[in-house]
Amino acid sequence: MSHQSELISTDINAYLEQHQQKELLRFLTCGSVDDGKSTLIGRLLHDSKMIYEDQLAAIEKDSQKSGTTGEKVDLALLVDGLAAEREQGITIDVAYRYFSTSRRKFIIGDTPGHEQYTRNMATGASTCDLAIILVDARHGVMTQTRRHSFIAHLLGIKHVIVAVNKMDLVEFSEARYQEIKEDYLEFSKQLSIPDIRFVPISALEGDNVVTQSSNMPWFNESPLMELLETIEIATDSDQTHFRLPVQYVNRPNLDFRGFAGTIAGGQVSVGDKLSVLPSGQSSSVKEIVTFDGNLETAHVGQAITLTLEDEIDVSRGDTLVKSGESAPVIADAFTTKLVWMADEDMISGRQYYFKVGHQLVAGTIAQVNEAIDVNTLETAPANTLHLNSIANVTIHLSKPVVVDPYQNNRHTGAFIVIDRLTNGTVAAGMIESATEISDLKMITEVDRELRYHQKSVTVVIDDNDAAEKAVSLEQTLFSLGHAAVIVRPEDALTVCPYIEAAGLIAIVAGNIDLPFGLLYSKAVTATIVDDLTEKGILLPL
Ligand SMILES: Nc1nc2c(ncn2[C@@H]2O[C@H](COP(=O)(O)OP(=O)(O)OP(=O)(O)O)[C@@H](O)[C@H]2O)c(=O)[nH]1
Repeated sequence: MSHQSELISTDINAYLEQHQQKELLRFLTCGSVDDGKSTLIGRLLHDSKMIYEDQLAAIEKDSQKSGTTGEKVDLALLVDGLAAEREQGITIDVAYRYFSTSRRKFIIGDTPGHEQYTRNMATGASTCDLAIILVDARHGVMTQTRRHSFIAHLLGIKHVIVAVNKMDLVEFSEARYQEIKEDYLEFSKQLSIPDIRFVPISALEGDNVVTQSSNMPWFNESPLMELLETIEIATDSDQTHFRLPVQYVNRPNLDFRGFAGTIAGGQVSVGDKLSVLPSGQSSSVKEIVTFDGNLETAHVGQAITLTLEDEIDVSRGDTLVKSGESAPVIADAFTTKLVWMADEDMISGRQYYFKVGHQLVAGTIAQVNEAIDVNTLETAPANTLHLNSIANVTIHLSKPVVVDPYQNNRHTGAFIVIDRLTNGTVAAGMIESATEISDLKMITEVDRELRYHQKSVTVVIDDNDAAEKAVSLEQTLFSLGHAAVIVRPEDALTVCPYIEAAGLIAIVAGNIDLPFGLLYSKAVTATIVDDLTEKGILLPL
């Protein structure tokens, strides 16, 4: 290899130790066909010196034969490695590449730009921290740019770098770059991606990829590689709520019984009191065993085996959480976002398997609430889902599972749908909110009334656990785009007319210990809140 570090030849152990400690960034490159993803990845590998010398010699030779770059070495040939693909001249699956610099290690997912490959992008994006969205400077923001940004956002990617490529073909024009930047910012307002950066590049020539470009002196922000090396990702995963989905129970002999898995959230220390879900039994941590020896504390992302002080029942698919911390949801019905990935259409009511972490249960997609047009982000009613459709759906499972909303935890809030006959993955889903099947009928009715008859609705809940149900109902309605206010029965007569007049749903919950007219809904707009508070109807939470 054209060595990337002096240490490799002088002290290999020191190099490996240093390499081990580096933070890992997983990122995805996406864009329309021919935007230059493969060339960019080739450039990153080349400039970070992750190419074998003989490989380089081979692509120099190939560039003359099948390259698309004339005299220059076609770096895309490094990435478009498959022979069939080379003949066709397109990338046909998600390809993963590895490289590192002195500051970080990287895994790149290269997803194809073709429309029908949305599912591949969804597969690639689910484990990524960051997405590079390539835009051809000549064409600007395209349908694919919007689609990929939406999917990246849907899958919980918090960092997006918009790389405006082929700047050499627009004479390195600052005005063109600014125009694309403004277009993108205008479109992305609807997505609320927390961190968006822009960089004008030429992947082919290397401008602003690793080093600052002298062709674009007007751009004095960080080049692409510097962004990749420095964007802060350590706090992206759930650091606070401990989750260990148990992958298997390790019992090599009678004296050892450990629960193995990868920590999906928070951290755990020896002595911590844990609960096993869904059973609710508890014990405390005796040892944290890893491949490299025992630990006092382990963090999110680490693969560990825990032993407990007490002999309690734990099996594959259970989740260990810290007692007293905010617990995940245990439920058998959910509203979720779903990306349909199969060639065959989805059939409502048909039995599929749902795999949530290590939990596998049968269930159905009971209803499509609305389909989302990824190009315009508009929603519309739908009865089925086709390849690459994205929708908000309601699922019913045959038994309760332990989950978190995807927004809180990308590991414990995601699931896949499996065809029972072919065993193929047909969809990937992100959980929005959970409930019980018995409550869903009522939610469906409320949703229908509001959506199709545009009527205000008052829902009355009069169970023993009315408070919990009211909150869960409010959250489910919120995920369907409705705003609700929870009300005590004694306030209902005075308060409900105002709530209905404001176009909100009143949830009257019996047996509920709430202050007068407690406001619960995240979807209630500020003006309505002010208005109702002024009238003394709401106490904002
Ligand atoms: N002039 C110029 N050409 C570029 C640049 N980046 C890529 N290209 C060319 O654009 C064409 C497409 O580049 P690729 O890297 O294969 O594009 P891709 O996005 O990976 O395409 P698919 O694999 O089909 O999805 C090739 O001919 C590249 O040489 C650039 O910055 N400037």
